[in-house]
Amino acid sequence: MADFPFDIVAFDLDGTLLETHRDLGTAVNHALTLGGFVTVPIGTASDLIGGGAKIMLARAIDAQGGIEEDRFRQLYKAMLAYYGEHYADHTQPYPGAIEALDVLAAKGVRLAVVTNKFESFARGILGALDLSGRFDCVIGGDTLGKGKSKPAPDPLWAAQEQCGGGRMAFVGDSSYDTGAARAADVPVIAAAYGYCDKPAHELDADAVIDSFAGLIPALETL
Ligand SMILES: O=C(O)COP(=O)(O)O
Ligand SMILES: [Mg+2]
Repeated sequence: MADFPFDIVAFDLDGTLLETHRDLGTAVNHALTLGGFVTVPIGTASDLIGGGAKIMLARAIDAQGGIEEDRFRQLYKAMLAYYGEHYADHTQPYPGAIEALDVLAAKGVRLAVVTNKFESFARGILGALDLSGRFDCVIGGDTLGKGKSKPAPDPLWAAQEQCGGGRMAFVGDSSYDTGAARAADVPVIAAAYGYCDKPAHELDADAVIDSFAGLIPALETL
């Protein structure tokens, strides 16, 4: 792979590889309705995504005054159960994602997913979309235990190790991703088309892409 600067490329899932906000937003709204809260417009659900499912629901409920912990736990469980049944209803890869994965695979680059979703959901969605075989490893928000999800560096290091080591780059859409990459000392590309919690150029990434068409050139110039 003398002509390509990376042995491994790791991808965030929600807002980077996959457009997931419709299914996530519907699951949040399912829980909000059960709890007697007002639902969020699906188009704005992307503002809640990044820190994992629990933070996503907590943000939606806190915006409406909050709730006591026991009731939150019930609604959170209901949301997860609903999402587990509907996580691939509308979820799809971003335009150009598959083509970019094909190009990387043809170069012999190993591919990883590093997400704050539960690993079981991530694997289920990748399976439903027929993408599982493309990735050498999948690290979820719960894979390594408490305090070891993004923005901690551990999931990126775990992916690097599980992919057999070598030079790795990460592609993500939020400050959880760039924070993890900085902490892990891994070069990072920000996906401006995703669910960015800040404007992409403020995410402290080494490069910003507007679509998957920009990915390979960005990796080549990192
Ligand atoms: O589900 C979330 O909130 C975050 O998931 P991601 O790490 O794949 O963006
Ligand atoms: Mg994301």
